[in-house]
Amino acid sequence: MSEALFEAGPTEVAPGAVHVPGWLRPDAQTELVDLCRRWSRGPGGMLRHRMPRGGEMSVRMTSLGWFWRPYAYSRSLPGGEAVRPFPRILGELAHDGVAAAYGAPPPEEAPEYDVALVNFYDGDARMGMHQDREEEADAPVVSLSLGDACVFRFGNTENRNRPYTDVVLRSGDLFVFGGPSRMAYHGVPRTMPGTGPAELGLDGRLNITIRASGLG
Ligand SMILES: O=C(O)CCC(=O)C(=O)O
Ligand SMILES: [Fe+2]
Repeated sequence: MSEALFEAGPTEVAPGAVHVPGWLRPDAQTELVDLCRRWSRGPGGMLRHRMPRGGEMSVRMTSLGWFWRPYAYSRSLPGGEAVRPFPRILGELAHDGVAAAYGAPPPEEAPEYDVALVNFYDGDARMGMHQDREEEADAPVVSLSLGDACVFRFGNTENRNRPYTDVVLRSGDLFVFGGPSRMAYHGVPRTMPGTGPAELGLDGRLNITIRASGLG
Protein backbone atom coordinates (compact mmCIF):
# COMPACT_ATOMS: atom_id res chain seq x y z
CA MET A 1 0.00 0.00 0.00
CA SER A 2 1.33 3.42 -0.90
CA GLU A 3 2.03 5.81 1.95
CA ALA A 4 0.51 8.56 -0.17
CA LEU A 5 -2.88 7.04 0.69
CA PHE A 6 -2.52 8.53 4.15
CA GLU A 7 -2.75 12.26 4.68
CA ALA A 8 0.10 12.84 7.12
CA GLY A 9 -0.45 15.51 9.75
CA PRO A 10 2.18 17.53 11.60
CA THR A 11 4.93 15.37 13.09
CA GLU A 12 7.12 16.54 15.96
CA VAL A 13 10.66 15.47 15.09
CA ALA A 14 12.15 16.98 18.26
CA PRO A 15 10.68 19.36 20.87
CA GLY A 16 9.78 22.51 18.93
CA ALA A 17 10.70 20.99 15.56
CA VAL A 18 7.64 20.13 13.49
CA HIS A 19 7.31 18.73 9.97
CA VAL A 20 4.04 19.43 8.14
CA PRO A 21 3.99 17.43 4.89
CA GLY A 22 2.15 18.89 1.91
CA TRP A 23 1.39 22.20 3.57
CA LEU A 24 1.60 24.31 0.40
CA ARG A 25 -1.12 23.59 -2.19
CA PRO A 26 0.13 23.08 -5.77
CA ASP A 27 -0.88 26.60 -6.91
CA ALA A 28 0.98 28.16 -3.96
CA GLN A 29 4.06 26.09 -4.88
CA THR A 30 3.89 27.34 -8.45
CA GLU A 31 3.57 30.94 -7.27
CA LEU A 32 6.56 30.58 -4.95
CA VAL A 33 8.74 28.99 -7.63
CA ASP A 34 7.91 31.93 -9.94
CA LEU A 35 8.79 34.38 -7.17
CA CYS A 36 12.07 32.57 -6.44
CA ARG A 37 12.98 32.87 -10.12
CA ARG A 38 12.33 36.61 -9.97
CA TRP A 39 14.23 37.05 -6.68
CA SER A 40 17.18 35.05 -7.97
CA ARG A 41 17.69 37.46 -10.88
CA GLY A 42 18.92 40.08 -8.46
CA PRO A 43 20.01 42.26 -6.90
CA GLY A 44 22.68 39.94 -5.65
CA GLY A 45 21.69 36.94 -7.77
CA MET A 46 22.19 33.34 -6.69
CA LEU A 47 25.61 33.13 -5.06
CA ARG A 48 27.78 30.21 -4.17
CA HIS A 49 29.31 31.53 -0.99
CA ARG A 50 32.90 30.95 -0.11
CA MET A 51 33.44 29.41 3.31
CA PRO A 52 35.99 30.81 5.78
CA ARG A 53 38.30 27.82 5.11
CA GLY A 54 38.22 28.49 1.37
CA GLY A 55 35.76 25.96 -0.05
CA GLU A 56 32.67 27.01 -1.95
CA MET A 57 29.18 26.01 -0.91
CA SER A 58 27.47 23.74 -3.45
CA VAL A 59 24.13 25.41 -2.76
CA ARG A 60 23.32 28.68 -4.56
CA MET A 61 21.73 31.27 -2.36
CA THR A 62 19.96 34.60 -2.51
CA SER A 63 19.08 36.80 0.45
CA LEU A 64 15.95 38.86 1.02
CA GLY A 65 15.67 41.58 3.65
CA TRP A 66 19.23 41.16 4.96
CA PHE A 67 22.26 39.80 3.12
CA TRP A 68 23.67 36.61 4.63
CA ARG A 69 27.08 35.16 3.97
CA PRO A 70 29.20 32.83 6.09
CA TYR A 71 28.71 33.83 8.89
CA ALA A 72 27.06 37.21 9.30
CA TYR A 73 24.21 39.39 8.12
CA SER A 74 24.72 42.78 6.57
CA ARG A 75 22.31 45.45 5.44
CA SER A 76 23.69 45.75 1.91
CA LEU A 77 25.28 43.55 -0.73
CA PRO A 78 29.09 43.27 -0.90
CA GLY A 79 29.11 45.85 -3.74
CA GLY A 80 27.12 48.29 -1.65
CA GLU A 81 23.82 47.73 -3.47
CA ALA A 82 20.65 47.42 -1.43
CA VAL A 83 19.35 43.94 -0.63
CA ARG A 84 15.97 43.10 -2.13
CA PRO A 85 13.36 43.97 0.51
CA PHE A 86 11.79 41.20 2.55
CA PRO A 87 8.63 40.19 0.64
CA ARG A 88 5.37 40.59 2.53
CA ILE A 89 4.15 37.20 1.33
CA LEU A 90 7.00 35.50 3.21
CA GLY A 91 6.00 37.26 6.43
CA GLU A 92 2.48 35.92 5.97
CA LEU A 93 3.74 32.42 5.20
CA ALA A 94 5.97 32.48 8.29
CA HIS A 95 3.03 33.52 10.48
CA ASP A 96 0.74 30.86 8.99
CA GLY A 97 3.49 28.26 9.06
CA VAL A 98 4.09 28.75 12.79
CA ALA A 99 0.33 28.45 13.35
CA ALA A 100 0.16 25.24 11.29
CA ALA A 101 3.14 23.65 13.03
CA TYR A 102 2.46 24.68 16.62
CA GLY A 103 -1.33 25.01 16.58
CA ALA A 104 -1.09 28.71 17.53
CA PRO A 105 0.22 31.76 15.68
CA PRO A 106 3.29 33.60 16.94
CA PRO A 107 2.50 35.66 20.06
CA GLU A 108 1.74 39.37 19.56
CA GLU A 109 5.12 40.42 20.99
CA ALA A 110 7.14 37.94 18.92
CA PRO A 111 10.06 39.31 16.90
CA GLU A 112 9.21 40.25 13.35
CA TYR A 113 10.13 37.99 10.43
CA ASP A 114 12.38 40.15 8.26
CA VAL A 115 14.84 37.94 6.40
CA ALA A 116 14.67 34.95 4.08
CA LEU A 117 17.33 32.85 2.43
CA VAL A 118 16.45 31.14 -0.82
CA ASN A 119 18.60 28.08 -1.48
CA PHE A 120 18.85 26.28 -4.80
CA TYR A 121 20.15 22.71 -4.88
CA ASP A 122 21.06 21.03 -8.14
CA GLY A 123 21.33 17.23 -8.07
CA ASP A 124 24.80 17.28 -6.50
CA ALA A 125 24.31 20.06 -3.98
CA ARG A 126 24.15 19.46 -0.27
CA MET A 127 24.45 21.41 2.95
CA GLY A 128 26.62 20.34 5.86
CA MET A 129 25.40 20.20 9.44
CA HIS A 130 25.18 23.70 10.90
CA GLN A 131 23.22 25.89 13.28
CA ASP A 132 21.25 28.92 12.14
CA ARG A 133 22.90 31.22 14.64
CA GLU A 134 23.44 34.58 12.97
CA GLU A 135 20.00 35.77 14.09
CA GLU A 136 19.70 37.73 17.32
CA ALA A 137 16.01 36.91 17.78
CA ASP A 138 14.77 33.54 18.99
CA ALA A 139 11.73 33.24 16.69
CA PRO A 140 11.32 29.81 15.07
CA VAL A 141 12.87 29.29 11.63
CA VAL A 142 10.19 28.52 9.04
CA SER A 143 11.37 26.37 6.13
CA LEU A 144 9.51 25.71 2.87
CA SER A 145 10.60 23.15 0.28
CA LEU A 146 9.86 23.13 -3.45
CA GLY A 147 10.76 20.77 -6.28
CA ASP A 148 12.92 17.71 -5.72
CA ALA A 149 12.67 15.93 -2.39
CA CYS A 150 15.69 15.80 -0.10
CA VAL A 151 16.94 14.13 3.03
CA PHE A 152 16.87 16.74 5.78
CA ARG A 153 18.97 15.76 8.78
CA PHE A 154 17.75 17.25 12.03
CA GLY A 155 20.14 16.82 14.90
CA ASN A 156 20.80 17.96 18.42
CA THR A 157 21.92 21.27 19.90
CA GLU A 158 25.32 19.98 21.11
CA ASN A 159 27.20 18.91 17.99
CA ARG A 160 26.94 17.81 14.35
CA ASN A 161 26.78 14.14 15.20
CA ARG A 162 24.14 11.70 16.39
CA PRO A 163 21.52 11.67 17.66
CA TYR A 164 19.77 13.01 14.59
CA THR A 165 16.65 12.20 12.62
CA ASP A 166 16.54 12.00 8.83
CA VAL A 167 13.32 13.38 7.41
CA VAL A 168 12.36 13.37 3.72
CA LEU A 169 11.22 16.88 2.76
CA ARG A 170 9.10 16.97 -0.38
CA SER A 171 7.72 19.78 -2.49
CA GLY A 172 5.21 21.77 -0.45
CA ASP A 173 6.44 20.58 2.94
CA LEU A 174 6.77 22.94 5.88
CA PHE A 175 9.35 22.47 8.61
CA VAL A 176 9.44 24.76 11.64
CA PHE A 177 12.14 24.67 14.31
CA GLY A 178 12.05 26.85 17.36
CA GLY A 179 12.02 26.72 21.15
CA PRO A 180 14.40 24.04 22.45
CA SER A 181 15.24 23.07 18.84
CA ARG A 182 16.02 26.57 17.56
CA MET A 183 19.78 25.97 17.83
CA ALA A 184 19.73 22.35 16.67
CA TYR A 185 22.30 21.36 14.06
CA HIS A 186 20.73 20.44 10.72
CA GLY A 187 21.74 19.85 7.12
CA VAL A 188 20.85 18.35 3.78
CA PRO A 189 23.01 15.27 3.03
CA ARG A 190 21.39 14.73 -0.38
CA THR A 191 18.54 15.59 -2.69
CA MET A 192 16.56 13.12 -4.78
CA PRO A 193 16.78 14.33 -8.38
CA GLY A 194 13.71 13.90 -10.53
CA THR A 195 11.26 13.54 -7.61
CA GLY A 196 9.64 17.00 -7.82
CA PRO A 197 6.16 17.57 -9.27
CA ALA A 198 6.53 17.75 -13.08
CA GLU A 199 4.09 20.66 -13.33
CA LEU A 200 6.45 22.91 -11.32
CA GLY A 201 8.97 22.77 -14.15
CA LEU A 202 11.79 22.94 -11.63
CA ASP A 203 14.93 20.90 -12.19
CA GLY A 204 16.36 20.75 -8.68
CA ARG A 205 15.24 21.81 -5.24
CA LEU A 206 14.43 25.19 -3.76
CA ASN A 207 14.27 25.85 -0.05
CA ILE A 208 13.20 29.08 1.58
CA THR A 209 14.02 29.67 5.23
CA ILE A 210 12.19 32.59 6.80
CA ARG A 211 13.76 34.06 9.92
CA ALA A 212 13.60 36.92 12.37
CA SER A 213 17.01 38.61 12.35
CA GLY A 214 16.48 40.65 15.50
CA LEU A 215 18.86 43.16 13.94
CA GLY A 216 16.24 45.91 13.63
O1 LIG B 1 17.55 23.35 2.48
C1 LIG B 1 17.09 23.11 3.61
O2 LIG B 1 16.11 22.39 3.80
C2 LIG B 1 17.77 23.70 4.82
C3 LIG B 1 18.44 25.02 4.55
C4 LIG B 1 19.16 25.56 5.74
O3 LIG B 1 19.39 24.88 6.69
C5 LIG B 1 19.58 26.96 5.76
O4 LIG B 1 19.36 27.71 4.80
O5 LIG B 1 20.16 27.38 6.77
FE1 LIG C 1 20.03 26.12 8.35
